[in-house]
Amino acid sequence: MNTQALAKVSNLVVERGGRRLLDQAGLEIRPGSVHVLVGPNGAGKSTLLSVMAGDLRPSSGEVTWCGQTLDQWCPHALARCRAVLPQDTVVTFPLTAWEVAEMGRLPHRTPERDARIVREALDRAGVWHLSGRDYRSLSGGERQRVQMARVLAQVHDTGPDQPGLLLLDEPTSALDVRHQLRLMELLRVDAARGRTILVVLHDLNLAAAYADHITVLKDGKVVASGTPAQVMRAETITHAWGVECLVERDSLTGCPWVRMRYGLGRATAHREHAA
Ligand SMILES: Nc1ncnc2c1ncn2[C@@H]1O[C@H](COP(=O)(O)OP(=O)(O)OP(=O)(O)O)[C@@H](O)[C@H]1O
Repeated sequence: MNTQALAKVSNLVVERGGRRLLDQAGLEIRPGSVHVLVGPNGAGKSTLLSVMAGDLRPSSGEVTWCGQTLDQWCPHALARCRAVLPQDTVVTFPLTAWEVAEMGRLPHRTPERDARIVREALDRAGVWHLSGRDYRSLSGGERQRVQMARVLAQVHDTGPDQPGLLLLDEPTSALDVRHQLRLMELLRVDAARGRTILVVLHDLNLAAAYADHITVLKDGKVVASGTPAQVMRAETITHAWGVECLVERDSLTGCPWVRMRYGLGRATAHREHAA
């Protein structure tokens, strides 16, 4: 595997409304790897993704992709190799699922290939059967998978020889457990095809099972970064999230397995008494 970072974030500071949202944050993502960003609500994960996407200018620090800062990239060239899945995407026009996924091909304009690529992307995201449906009529999970199809269509032409970057902000938040697993498997396949993937997750066990590398953000700062075994430690989790947990090893996969210490709260204690 190529060990040289293709996406690099150095000393990022973002200040808004007198608050420091990112404080000297940095990370490096190797090509062909799934890098998971975790952290409590408000830690700055989406802010970091927005800066990496080129949608938000940092107060200081820089983001490089393939050795060039985002400012040095031609926006059109960047759009052909970097796709972003935001947390929320509002579509107010009466577009079909197909038309939403097809938007991923806008930077390419290769009409002779686009239909095949959009179809493949919808199929991989498990929403081909919804192609003709009005996007606004879809369920939350179905919409999220159509957005994923848009991202896949956008980076379709990337691979080992043509670097591609996926920036995904909580792509599993609306998915049922089967579709969460399908999506994470899909990301592993894309990583094996040479794509560079940064994905924000809240599910620590999903992160531990599928990540090559995990970065923990808290109050805008990176507080831990490394392999799942290095990062998924009880003291790190307690420090970052303020919850008690045990970290075991999954006997099937060998991955860290985080068990939350449920039942320590007052309401649960009360329920046990009542029983
Ligand atoms: N324009 C802004 N002005 C002031 N504060 C902001 C602005 N945008 C975001 N924030 C704050 O910055 C912090 C980081 O927000 P961000 O959306 O990056 O967090 P997050 O880690 O993605 O959280 P979540 O897990 O809830 O999605 C939050 O406290 C948020 O309220």
